Amino acid sequence: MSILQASGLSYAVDGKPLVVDAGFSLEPGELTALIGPNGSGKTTLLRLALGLLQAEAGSASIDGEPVARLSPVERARKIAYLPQARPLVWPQPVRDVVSLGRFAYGAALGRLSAGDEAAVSHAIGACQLDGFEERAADTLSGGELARVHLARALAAETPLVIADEPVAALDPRYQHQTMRLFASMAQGGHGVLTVVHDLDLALRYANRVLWMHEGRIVADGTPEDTFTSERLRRVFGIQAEISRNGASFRLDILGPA
Ligand SMILES: Nc1ncnc2c1ncn2[C@@H]1O[C@H](COP(=O)(O)OP(=O)(O)OP(=O)(O)O)[C@@H](O)[C@H]1O
Repeated sequence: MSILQASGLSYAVDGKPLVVDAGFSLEPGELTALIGPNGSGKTTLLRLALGLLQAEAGSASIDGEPVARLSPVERARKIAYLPQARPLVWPQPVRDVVSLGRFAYGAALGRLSAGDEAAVSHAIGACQLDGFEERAADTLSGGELARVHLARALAAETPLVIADEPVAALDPRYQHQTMRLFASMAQGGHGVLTVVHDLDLALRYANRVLWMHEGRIVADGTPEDTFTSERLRRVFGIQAEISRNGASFRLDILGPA
Protein backbone atom coordinates (compact mmCIF):
# COMPACT_ATOMS: atom_id res chain seq x y z
CA MET A 1 0.00 0.00 0.00
CA SER A 2 1.18 3.54 -0.75
CA ILE A 3 2.43 5.53 2.23
CA LEU A 4 1.34 8.76 0.60
CA GLN A 5 -1.30 9.14 -2.07
CA ALA A 6 -2.13 12.47 -3.70
CA SER A 7 -4.56 13.10 -6.53
CA GLY A 8 -5.85 16.10 -8.46
CA LEU A 9 -4.01 18.66 -6.29
CA SER A 10 -4.40 22.23 -7.51
CA TYR A 11 -3.37 25.53 -6.00
CA ALA A 12 -3.32 29.10 -7.28
CA VAL A 13 -2.26 32.50 -5.92
CA ASP A 14 -4.01 35.61 -7.21
CA GLY A 15 -5.46 33.59 -10.06
CA LYS A 16 -2.04 32.26 -11.11
CA PRO A 17 -1.98 28.44 -11.04
CA LEU A 18 1.10 27.14 -9.21
CA VAL A 19 0.08 23.46 -9.10
CA VAL A 20 -2.42 21.99 -11.55
CA ASP A 21 -4.20 18.65 -11.16
CA ALA A 22 -1.11 16.91 -9.75
CA GLY A 23 -1.20 13.37 -8.43
CA PHE A 24 1.40 10.86 -7.32
CA SER A 25 1.91 8.10 -4.80
CA LEU A 26 4.92 7.17 -2.71
CA GLU A 27 5.60 3.53 -2.02
CA PRO A 28 7.70 1.75 0.58
CA GLY A 29 10.94 0.49 -0.97
CA GLU A 30 11.17 3.27 -3.55
CA LEU A 31 13.52 6.22 -3.88
CA THR A 32 11.61 8.83 -5.86
CA ALA A 33 13.28 11.93 -7.31
CA LEU A 34 11.09 14.99 -7.89
CA ILE A 35 12.69 17.08 -10.61
CA GLY A 36 11.72 20.20 -12.52
CA PRO A 37 12.99 23.69 -13.31
CA ASN A 38 13.10 26.51 -10.77
CA GLY A 39 9.60 27.71 -10.01
CA SER A 40 7.87 24.67 -11.56
CA GLY A 41 5.94 24.02 -8.33
CA LYS A 42 7.88 21.22 -6.58
CA THR A 43 7.93 22.76 -3.10
CA THR A 44 4.32 23.90 -3.41
CA LEU A 45 3.26 20.39 -4.45
CA LEU A 46 5.03 18.83 -1.46
CA ARG A 47 3.45 21.31 0.93
CA LEU A 48 0.01 20.52 -0.51
CA ALA A 49 0.58 16.78 -0.27
CA LEU A 50 1.65 17.14 3.37
CA GLY A 51 -1.33 19.29 4.27
CA LEU A 52 0.89 22.29 5.04
CA LEU A 53 -0.97 24.26 2.38
CA GLN A 54 -4.69 23.99 1.79
CA ALA A 55 -5.35 22.66 -1.72
CA GLU A 56 -8.10 24.28 -3.79
CA ALA A 57 -8.89 20.94 -5.33
CA GLY A 58 -7.75 17.37 -4.91
CA SER A 59 -6.82 15.30 -1.92
CA ALA A 60 -3.89 13.67 -0.18
CA SER A 61 -3.75 10.86 2.33
CA ILE A 62 -1.05 9.30 4.43
CA ASP A 63 -1.47 5.61 5.23
CA GLY A 64 -5.05 5.93 3.98
CA GLU A 65 -5.87 8.82 6.34
CA PRO A 66 -6.65 12.26 4.81
CA VAL A 67 -3.78 14.61 5.71
CA ALA A 68 -6.20 17.23 7.02
CA ARG A 69 -7.33 14.78 9.73
CA LEU A 70 -3.81 14.05 11.02
CA SER A 71 -2.48 16.08 13.92
CA PRO A 72 1.04 17.51 13.47
CA VAL A 73 2.39 14.84 15.85
CA GLU A 74 0.67 11.99 14.00
CA ARG A 75 2.02 13.32 10.71
CA ALA A 76 5.52 13.75 12.17
CA ARG A 77 5.54 10.09 13.23
CA LYS A 78 4.82 8.99 9.67
CA ILE A 79 6.76 11.48 7.58
CA ALA A 80 10.03 13.28 8.16
CA TYR A 81 9.95 16.45 6.06
CA LEU A 82 13.15 18.32 5.43
CA PRO A 83 12.10 21.68 3.97
CA GLN A 84 14.19 23.71 1.56
CA ALA A 85 14.45 26.69 3.93
CA ARG A 86 15.94 25.60 7.23
CA PRO A 87 16.28 28.52 9.58
CA LEU A 88 18.44 27.99 12.63
CA VAL A 89 19.10 30.91 14.89
CA TRP A 90 20.30 29.48 18.19
CA PRO A 91 23.81 28.19 18.89
CA GLN A 92 22.58 24.76 20.04
CA PRO A 93 24.94 21.80 20.08
CA VAL A 94 24.55 19.55 17.05
CA ARG A 95 23.30 16.65 19.19
CA ASP A 96 20.43 18.81 20.51
CA VAL A 97 19.42 19.90 17.01
CA VAL A 98 19.32 16.28 15.84
CA SER A 99 17.36 15.37 18.98
CA LEU A 100 14.55 17.68 17.80
CA GLY A 101 13.71 14.86 15.39
CA ARG A 102 12.49 12.83 18.39
CA PHE A 103 9.99 15.37 19.73
CA ALA A 104 7.06 13.64 18.02
CA TYR A 105 7.76 10.73 20.39
CA GLY A 106 7.53 12.91 23.48
CA ALA A 107 11.27 13.43 23.86
CA ALA A 108 12.54 16.67 25.35
CA LEU A 109 16.09 17.92 25.62
CA GLY A 110 17.76 16.32 28.63
CA ARG A 111 14.97 13.73 28.74
CA LEU A 112 15.71 11.31 25.91
CA SER A 113 14.86 7.64 26.28
CA ALA A 114 17.41 4.97 25.37
CA GLY A 115 15.50 4.52 22.09
CA ASP A 116 15.68 8.27 21.38
CA GLU A 117 19.42 8.31 22.12
CA ALA A 118 20.00 5.33 19.83
CA ALA A 119 18.03 6.96 16.98
CA VAL A 120 19.94 10.25 17.40
CA SER A 121 23.32 8.50 17.44
CA HIS A 122 22.40 6.41 14.41
CA ALA A 123 21.33 9.51 12.44
CA ILE A 124 24.53 11.35 13.42
CA GLY A 125 26.59 8.40 12.17
CA ALA A 126 24.56 8.01 8.97
CA CYS A 127 25.16 11.68 8.11
CA GLN A 128 28.89 11.45 8.89
CA LEU A 129 28.66 13.87 11.79
CA ASP A 130 30.66 11.90 14.35
CA GLY A 131 32.89 14.34 16.21
CA PHE A 132 30.48 17.26 15.63
CA GLU A 133 28.04 16.38 18.43
CA GLU A 134 29.07 19.17 20.84
CA ARG A 135 29.74 21.84 18.21
CA ALA A 136 27.41 24.87 18.28
CA ALA A 137 25.30 24.55 15.14
CA ASP A 138 25.78 28.22 14.24
CA THR A 139 29.52 27.63 13.79
CA LEU A 140 29.08 24.96 11.11
CA SER A 141 29.74 25.40 7.41
CA GLY A 142 26.73 25.41 5.07
CA GLY A 143 27.28 21.80 4.02
CA GLU A 144 27.84 20.59 7.60
CA LEU A 145 24.65 22.32 8.71
CA ALA A 146 22.73 20.76 5.82
CA ARG A 147 23.84 17.32 7.09
CA VAL A 148 22.71 18.24 10.61
CA HIS A 149 19.22 19.06 9.32
CA LEU A 150 19.15 15.81 7.40
CA ALA A 151 20.21 13.92 10.55
CA ARG A 152 17.38 15.61 12.47
CA ALA A 153 14.90 14.39 9.86
CA LEU A 154 16.34 10.86 9.86
CA ALA A 155 16.36 10.66 13.67
CA ALA A 156 12.55 10.58 13.51
CA GLU A 157 12.83 7.06 11.98
CA THR A 158 9.63 7.54 9.99
CA PRO A 159 8.39 5.18 7.26
CA LEU A 160 8.56 8.07 4.76
CA VAL A 161 11.23 10.74 4.29
CA ILE A 162 10.57 13.77 2.08
CA ALA A 163 13.56 16.03 1.50
CA ASP A 164 13.49 19.27 -0.50
CA GLU A 165 16.91 19.76 -2.10
CA PRO A 166 18.89 18.08 0.68
CA VAL A 167 22.13 17.89 -1.31
CA ALA A 168 22.18 21.42 -2.76
CA ALA A 169 24.90 22.64 -0.35
CA LEU A 170 26.91 19.42 -0.30
CA ASP A 171 30.19 18.65 -2.05
CA PRO A 172 30.16 15.79 -4.59
CA ARG A 173 31.26 13.14 -2.10
CA TYR A 174 28.51 13.97 0.39
CA GLN A 175 25.98 14.34 -2.42
CA HIS A 176 26.65 10.77 -3.49
CA GLN A 177 26.79 9.54 0.10
CA THR A 178 23.41 11.11 0.82
CA MET A 179 21.83 9.60 -2.29
CA ARG A 180 23.34 6.23 -1.39
CA LEU A 181 21.94 6.55 2.11
CA PHE A 182 18.49 7.27 0.64
CA ALA A 183 18.82 4.31 -1.73
CA SER A 184 19.75 1.98 1.11
CA MET A 185 16.88 3.30 3.24
CA ALA A 186 14.54 2.54 0.35
CA GLN A 187 16.01 -0.94 0.02
CA GLY A 188 15.33 -1.33 3.74
CA GLY A 189 11.62 -0.63 3.15
CA HIS A 190 11.35 3.14 3.68
CA GLY A 191 9.73 5.40 1.14
CA VAL A 192 11.99 8.31 0.22
CA LEU A 193 11.26 11.32 -1.97
CA THR A 194 13.93 13.87 -2.70
CA VAL A 195 13.91 17.01 -4.81
CA VAL A 196 17.17 17.23 -6.76
CA HIS A 197 18.47 19.61 -9.38
CA ASP A 198 21.42 17.40 -10.29
CA LEU A 199 19.82 15.26 -12.98
CA ASP A 200 22.73 12.84 -12.97
CA LEU A 201 22.01 11.98 -9.31
CA ALA A 202 18.34 11.39 -10.13
CA LEU A 203 19.22 9.19 -13.08
CA ARG A 204 21.78 7.21 -11.12
CA TYR A 205 20.02 6.61 -7.80
CA ALA A 206 16.24 6.97 -8.12
CA ASN A 207 13.91 4.05 -8.83
CA ARG A 208 11.32 6.48 -9.94
CA VAL A 209 11.26 10.05 -11.23
CA LEU A 210 8.45 12.60 -11.07
CA TRP A 211 8.93 15.35 -13.64
CA MET A 212 7.30 18.68 -12.94
CA HIS A 213 6.81 21.47 -15.45
CA GLU A 214 4.72 24.61 -15.05
CA GLY A 215 2.80 23.21 -12.08
CA ARG A 216 1.99 19.85 -13.66
CA ILE A 217 3.45 16.39 -13.28
CA VAL A 218 4.36 15.66 -16.87
CA ALA A 219 6.04 12.28 -16.41
CA ASP A 220 6.16 9.62 -13.69
CA GLY A 221 8.21 6.48 -14.17
CA THR A 222 11.61 4.87 -14.00
CA PRO A 223 14.68 6.91 -14.97
CA GLU A 224 15.17 4.58 -17.95
CA ASP A 225 11.68 5.22 -19.24
CA THR A 226 11.43 8.93 -18.57
CA PHE A 227 14.86 10.39 -19.35
CA THR A 228 14.75 11.31 -23.02
CA SER A 229 16.53 14.08 -24.91
CA GLU A 230 13.17 15.41 -26.05
CA ARG A 231 11.76 15.63 -22.51
CA LEU A 232 14.93 17.28 -21.18
CA ARG A 233 14.63 19.88 -23.91
CA ARG A 234 10.93 20.48 -23.32
CA VAL A 235 10.98 20.54 -19.52
CA PHE A 236 14.40 22.01 -18.72
CA GLY A 237 15.23 23.80 -21.97
CA ILE A 238 18.53 21.97 -22.26
CA GLN A 239 20.20 20.06 -25.02
CA ALA A 240 21.27 16.69 -23.60
CA GLU A 241 22.15 13.20 -24.74
CA ILE A 242 21.36 9.96 -22.94
CA SER A 243 23.45 6.90 -23.68
CA ARG A 244 23.34 3.44 -22.27
CA ASN A 245 26.45 1.75 -20.92
CA GLY A 246 25.56 -1.77 -19.86
CA ALA A 247 23.09 -1.49 -17.00
CA SER A 248 23.80 2.17 -16.36
CA PHE A 249 22.84 5.36 -18.17
CA ARG A 250 24.95 8.37 -18.96
CA LEU A 251 23.67 11.89 -19.26
CA ASP A 252 25.62 14.50 -21.20
CA ILE A 253 24.27 18.01 -20.88
CA LEU A 254 25.54 19.97 -23.87
CA GLY A 255 24.04 23.34 -22.93
CA PRO A 256 20.86 25.37 -23.19
CA ALA A 257 18.61 24.20 -26.04
N1 LIG B 1 2.69 32.52 -1.80
C1 LIG B 1 3.05 32.72 -3.07
N2 LIG B 1 2.65 33.82 -3.74
C2 LIG B 1 3.01 34.02 -5.03
N3 LIG B 1 3.77 33.15 -5.73
C3 LIG B 1 4.20 32.05 -5.12
C4 LIG B 1 3.87 31.76 -3.77
N4 LIG B 1 4.44 30.59 -3.42
C5 LIG B 1 5.10 30.17 -4.52
N5 LIG B 1 4.95 31.05 -5.53
C6 LIG B 1 5.51 30.92 -6.90
O1 LIG B 1 5.10 29.65 -7.36
C7 LIG B 1 6.09 29.10 -8.21
C8 LIG B 1 6.45 27.70 -7.71
O2 LIG B 1 7.21 27.82 -6.50
P1 LIG B 1 7.89 26.55 -5.85
O3 LIG B 1 8.67 27.02 -4.66
O4 LIG B 1 6.86 25.51 -5.62
O5 LIG B 1 8.84 26.10 -7.03
P2 LIG B 1 10.02 25.00 -7.04
O6 LIG B 1 9.75 24.12 -8.21
O7 LIG B 1 10.15 24.35 -5.72
O8 LIG B 1 11.27 25.94 -7.37
P3 LIG B 1 12.85 25.85 -7.01
O9 LIG B 1 13.43 24.75 -7.85
O10 LIG B 1 13.34 27.20 -7.45
O11 LIG B 1 13.00 25.64 -5.53
C9 LIG B 1 7.25 30.08 -8.20
O12 LIG B 1 7.17 30.88 -9.36
C10 LIG B 1 7.01 30.93 -6.96
O13 LIG B 1 7.52 32.23 -7.10
